[in-house]
Amino acid sequence: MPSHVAVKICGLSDSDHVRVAAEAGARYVGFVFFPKSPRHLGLDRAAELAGDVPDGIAKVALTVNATDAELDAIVGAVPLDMLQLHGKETPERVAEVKARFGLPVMKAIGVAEASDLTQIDLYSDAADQLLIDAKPPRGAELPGGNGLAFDWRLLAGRKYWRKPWMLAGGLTKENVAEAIRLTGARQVDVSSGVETAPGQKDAALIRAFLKATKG
Ligand SMILES: O=C(O)c1ccccc1NCC(=O)[C@H](O)[C@H](O)COP(=O)(O)O
Repeated sequence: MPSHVAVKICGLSDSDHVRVAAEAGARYVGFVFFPKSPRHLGLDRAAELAGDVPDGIAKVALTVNATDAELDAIVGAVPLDMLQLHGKETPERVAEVKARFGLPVMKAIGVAEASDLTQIDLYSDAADQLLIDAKPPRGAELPGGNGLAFDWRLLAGRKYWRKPWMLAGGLTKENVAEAIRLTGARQVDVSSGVETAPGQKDAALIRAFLKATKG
């Protein structure tokens, strides 16, 4: 396994966990702005946490079908390096957000079967990065962060897309090495897999996950 897999720890809400993620080698930290989520942050809290992130680690804001006004508020209050769009944003909306806010945009693509991969090409012009995640179950409250994996074999031999991509969905310290091996991912994203309960990150799990990606 390559030693340079970049890791994003998503859904952080505690300064100690930001510090642990940074010390253990995370390259991205994610802050969730979605009120239905147990990981949702208010703007003031997110700004405080962003201030704890060392230079060189990208601060990513995760939003779901956010309006311009909502994004204005987030970008105005929180120093950020990237926007992650995790809803039903079209390629046109991705391009619009990128142009309006001047930040790189990562678009989440939900995958359950091979035909879902066609979305990757549709978004490859507009987005700077793609997050290839498990499609949420029908009726799920959250469009991501459900701790569910998809069949990684769908990505085997398909690691070269036109934009950098990140593997997500149900990754844990136990399975991430195998996921990287099967998919060839150079970047991975985790939330539930470093929690003891929804929204409750755990320092030991964060460290163990990062260690597991290093082989
Ligand atoms: O985490 C949330 O609560 C959330 C809410 C709404 C949209 C997306 C959300 N999370 C996405 C992620 O944390 C990750 O980008 C990814 O889906 C991995 O999640 P997990 O399967 O929990 O590791």
